[in-house]
Amino acid sequence: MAAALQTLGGGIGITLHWIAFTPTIEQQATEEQKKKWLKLAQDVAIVGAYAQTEMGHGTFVRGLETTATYDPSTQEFVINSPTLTSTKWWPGGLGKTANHATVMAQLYTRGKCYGPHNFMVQIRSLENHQPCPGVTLGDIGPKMESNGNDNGFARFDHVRIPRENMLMKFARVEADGTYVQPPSSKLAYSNMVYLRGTFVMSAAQALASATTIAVRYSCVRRQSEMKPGEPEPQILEYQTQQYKLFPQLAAAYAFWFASWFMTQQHGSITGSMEKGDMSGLAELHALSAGLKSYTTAVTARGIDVCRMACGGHGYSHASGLPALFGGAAALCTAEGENTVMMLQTARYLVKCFAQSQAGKRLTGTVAYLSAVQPSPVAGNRNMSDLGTLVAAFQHRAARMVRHAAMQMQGEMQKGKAREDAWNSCSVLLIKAAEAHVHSFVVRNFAETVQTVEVDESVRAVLTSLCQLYSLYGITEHAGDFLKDGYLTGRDIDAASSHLSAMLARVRPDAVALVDAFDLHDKILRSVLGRYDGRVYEHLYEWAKKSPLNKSEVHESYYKYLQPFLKSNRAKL
Ligand SMILES: CCCCC/C=C\C/C=C\C/C=C\CCC(=O)SCCNC(=O)CCNC(=O)[C@H](O)C(C)(C)COP(=O)(O)OP(=O)(O)OC[C@H]1O[C@@H](n2cnc3c(N)ncnc32)[C@H](O)[C@@H]1OP(=O)(O)O
Ligand SMILES: Cc1cc2nc3c(=O)[nH]c(=O)nc-3n(C[C@H](O)[C@H](O)[C@H](O)COP(=O)(O)OP(=O)(O)OC[C@H]3O[C@@H](n4cnc5c(N)ncnc54)[C@H](O)[C@@H]3O)c2cc1C
Repeated sequence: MAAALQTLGGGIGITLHWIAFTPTIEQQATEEQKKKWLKLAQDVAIVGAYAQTEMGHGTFVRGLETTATYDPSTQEFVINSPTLTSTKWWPGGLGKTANHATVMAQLYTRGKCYGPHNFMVQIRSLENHQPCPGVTLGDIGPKMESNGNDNGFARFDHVRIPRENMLMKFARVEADGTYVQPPSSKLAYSNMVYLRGTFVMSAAQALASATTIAVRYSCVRRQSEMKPGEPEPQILEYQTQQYKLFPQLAAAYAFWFASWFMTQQHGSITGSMEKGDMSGLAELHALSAGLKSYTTAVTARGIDVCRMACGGHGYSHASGLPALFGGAAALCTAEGENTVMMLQTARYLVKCFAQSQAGKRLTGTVAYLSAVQPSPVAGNRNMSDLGTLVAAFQHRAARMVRHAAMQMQGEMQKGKAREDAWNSCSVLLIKAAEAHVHSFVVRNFAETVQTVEVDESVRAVLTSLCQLYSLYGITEHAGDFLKDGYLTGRDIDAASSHLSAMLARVRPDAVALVDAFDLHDKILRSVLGRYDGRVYEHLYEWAKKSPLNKSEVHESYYKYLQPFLKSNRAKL
């Protein structure tokens, strides 16, 4: 059923029912409330949207304007959109599909505001799908991509819901209006942490799709002359084509492994939180925010590199690459705009750095911050050794975190308020946080290829891919590694030579590495990436189905071109 709805396309948006609405019930509803709504959602007996973002606020959740005011006389919450900018805007499925929504609203009881909380609101009749009384709904109009999804708007005009419709696993309001605090005010945000974690796998899958399309096509496409008189080579034989595609292919594997770690971390930390141990929440938030931001940004750029590497046919929707790019671009904004998310990671790093300065031993993904030597140890390094490469990335990140934090401390010592010092150092902070996430991805990639249960021939290929990913990162960000002398110019030259060698080493396994993603043609939806490689025949068939080809002479000729030509000829 869900798959059918999924493929319905135009105007039916059920993605967010699965990835946001249903998980919010799972994570924020009491056991009693789950009995009422969870099975209905899992069986698609109701269809839901996750309605948090408003026309005026998406990033700043504490600034949301929708209100939920408790009325003890009727034991109801009154949901209201007090301003135009409080209109819920963007939620997937909200426009035409969903008949329920979890609505994030400022909770008021006994005249006091307790901040954003989630409320279950029925928005359409289960009989005729008309909007419920007091609810105004609609689609927000065409977007860059994903126009099959009805991202919508909703306004609430004093809509009354039972007290029991507040999702009360963490915080609750008693019948008399008493507010009961949650263990942490940020638990209302827990579903965003979960969803950001899933974006890491979405990014990996998107980059895997794009590299599958581009690598396969680069084996079909022959172009130019590498040597006079010789047959046109596969374009994948050009080193520049390998330099475009193989780092993206390596990143797809790196992000795939990072998503494994993210999923494992989310499970274990939320498991501890169920037992009341909140100690892992801060690290989980920082890691999910940073990984979401980093992997989606690299993926969007990487998909466009793959698109360009396919020449003109890459620009056609037949390739599947423009749609992939549009989807990946959405991942950079949705579920926490990337800059804002990376700043959240930076906030955590600055805090950890201060703790390390005060003598605390750091653990988890920031442990390296206290272990890395501040003074660079220059020298001839073995730039093909994974341990050396991991250490270089950790040194770079530690140096940049330290530099950004000390810069901020310096600003504050000059008398700047903390917030002003933060803002004036935020570019340094972003770069430091990106370096931190990059070092995590490299370390996790190296640890995975060394421990994953595969036969040694596969491990050898994955190790080459990890070396390629790391060497590419070092050569692309050489300045960061050279700045304090930790790496020398000779090290960077060695890294470049090893990178060239890795491109040649990965070439024979490139098709096998993309086939290993096992992405069916129906998922790839790409003429260029077809498993059977019959690109040209299917490109022609695809073009013939273009709506413009329904008639030999298009109606626009008679309407516009013919009179225009006639009048121009008459003037000759
Ligand atoms: C290629 C194929 C793809 C196909 C897909 C195509 C299309 C679909 C794409 C996308 C759609 C799918 C899903 C999208 C769904 C959505 O977008 S839902 C809406 C998402 N919205 C957000 O993510 C909002 C982002 N903003 C926030 O999370 C917060 O406002 C903030 C930025 C984090 C700031 O919060 P604030 O309360 O002001 O906190 P502050 O910065 O002041 O920090 C205070 C402390 O709180 C800690 N903290 C913040 N958030 C969390 C959290 N989630 N968990 C735990 N802790 C948190 C923070 O670290 C601070 O701690 P300190 O100890 O004080 O430092
Ligand atoms: C395809 C798609 C699907 C979506 N689906 C949903 C959904 O189902 N449910 C839902 O509730 N929402 C959804 N959204 C909305 C999405 O969550 C928000 O758009 C996102 O959180 C970004 O918030 P914003 O639009 O307010 O951006 P803004 O924050 O206005 O971003 C604009 C600029 O301001 C900058 N900025 C903002 N705050 C800061 C800061 N503190 N420091 C530095 N710079 C800052 C940003 O970096 C950015 O450059 C969806 C969005 C898209 C594109």
